[in-house]
Parts: sequence; C-alpha cells; structure tokens
Amino acid sequence: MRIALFGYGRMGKMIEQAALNRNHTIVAKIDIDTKEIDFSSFDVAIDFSMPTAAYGNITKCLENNIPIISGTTGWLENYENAVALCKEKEGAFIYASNFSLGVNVFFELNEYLAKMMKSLKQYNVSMEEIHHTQKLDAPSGTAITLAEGVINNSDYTKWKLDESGTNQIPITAKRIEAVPGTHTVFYDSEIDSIEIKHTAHNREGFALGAVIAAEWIIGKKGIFTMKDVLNLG
Ligand SMILES: NC(=O)c1ccc[n+]([C@@H]2O[C@H](COP(=O)([O-])OP(=O)(O)OC[C@H]3O[C@@H](n4cnc5c(N)ncnc54)[C@H](O)[C@@H]3O)[C@@H](O)[C@H]2O)c1
Ligand SMILES: O=C(O)C1=N[C@H](C(=O)O)CCC1
Repeated sequence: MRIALFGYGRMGKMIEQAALNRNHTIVAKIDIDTKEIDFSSFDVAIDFSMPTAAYGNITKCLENNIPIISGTTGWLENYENAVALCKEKEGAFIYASNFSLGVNVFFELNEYLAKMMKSLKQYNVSMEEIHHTQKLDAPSGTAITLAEGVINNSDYTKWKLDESGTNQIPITAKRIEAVPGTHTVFYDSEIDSIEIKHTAHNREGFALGAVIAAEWIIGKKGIFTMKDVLNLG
C-alpha cells in the first residue's frame, strides 16, 4: 500500500515505522512547509498533524478521492463538515481519538460499566487523563470519547474540564514530562470506589492501529470508526 503521512512529528515517525514493518511504502511525508502534493502517488493518507491543520488535510484528501485516516485531536468542531464532505464526494474517512487496540477495548468496557452504574445514584463519575507536556489540546480526544461513552449510557448529559455540576462529568487533565497517555474513569461513593484505567507504555499501539485502519479502508466508501475496523461490540 502506498501511504502519505500528513504530519511528520512524533506520531508520523512512529507510523512510518509501523507501516514499513507491515511492508507498506511511505511515498509522501507532508508537513507544515510542504508546497505541493501529488495525490496520484498514494492509495491512502494518514493524518496525525495539529488541531489547526487536520480539517484542511482531511478536506484536501476527500476532494482528491483519497481515503483518509485521521488521529489528530482537538479539531472536532469541524467533524460534521468532514462527514458531509465525505458523503458528497462518496469518499472514505475514519477519525479515532485513539487508534490503540487496547483503548478501543477500554471504550467498550467503559460503556458497559456506565450501563451497569446508571441506576446506582450513590456513585459520582469523574475522569482523569495524563499526557506529555507537548500536548496542545485538553482534555484529550480519548477522554472526550470516554465521556461521550458514559453520556450515551447514563443520565449524565455533558462533560467539563475541572468542574463538577449536575449531570456533568468532571475531567482532570494533567501534563507530566514524557507520559504517552493514561486514562482513568472513577466511580466514587461514600463507601467505596471503582476505577478502570488504561495506560499506554509507548506510542506503538497508536501507530499500529492507524496502519491497520488504513489497510482496512482500502476499497471501502463511507464514514467509519475503529469499532468497524476491529469488529468490536
Ligand atoms: N488518535 C490517536 O491514537 C493519537 C495518538 C497520538 C497522538 N494523537 C494526536 O495526533 C496529533 C499529532 O501528535 P504528535 O504527537 O505527532 O504531534 P507532533 O507535534 O509531534 O507532530 C505534529 C506534526 O504536524 C505538523 N503540521 C503542522 N501543520 C501541518 C499541516 N498543515 N499539514 C501537515 N502537517 C502539519 C507539525 O509540523 C508536526 O511535525 C495530535 O493531535 C495528537 O493529539 C492521536
Ligand atoms: O500524545 C497525544 O497527543 C495523544 N493524543 C490522543 C488523545 O488526545 O486522546 C491519544 C493519546 C495520545
């Protein structure tokens, strides 16, 4: 498979390695200063760029008939526009806040737990995410997906950074030197606590998941998620 990387930072470099390990070819490394892109030279694009750049990259790929996998977080105010463009162009698009296989299992576990806890009103839910100090967005895309997973399966209606409130999930975002990504969901009552936690030990899982998604999307049309790719749930 001929792959173009949009964003050649920490994740772009990890994805290059994961793709080479699976016998793919990286034909373009597109970063902030790239002037021209030959869209005829690749079969699929993988975007891990910046919150301000992702939507533009996704748009360019869809307009040029290139299936696009995006892992960039912090641009979701434009997600519905990307979906509309994908439908209009009959293209193929996957966004995932987290491509790690383990986190996608964790997302399922989170929803299952939320369903079980729904009637147990003595428990309050909260979340914590910890990432490296270079991260631009907070809360993390993964924490937002976890919060949405609880909201869709409980009486909680919204999430907020650092603030509790009625039917509101408080999310704490911590930034610690080199942490690749740790997410915890807490249920606390006066008499006990339950917590589920995912800890990434490195970025390899994110990169591998993105390459698997790129392999999967070839020949498909539509808007998909990692749940489709991994056949979960
Ligand atoms: N979904 C996941 O599994 C997952 C995992 C890790 C990181 N991320 C997200 O991926 C993104 C990138 O993370 P990172 O750690 O590699 O960041 P990074 O800062 O190391 O790399 C981002 C790169 O994008 C480049 N860039 C800026 N504007 C661009 C443009 N217009 N076109 C192409 N490239 C451009 C930057 O120059 C930089 O090289 C972040 O949004 C992060 O939250 C997602
Ligand atoms: O390093 C990052 O940045 C990460 N971003 C994603 C998020 O916002 O959830 C996934 C974990 C790593």
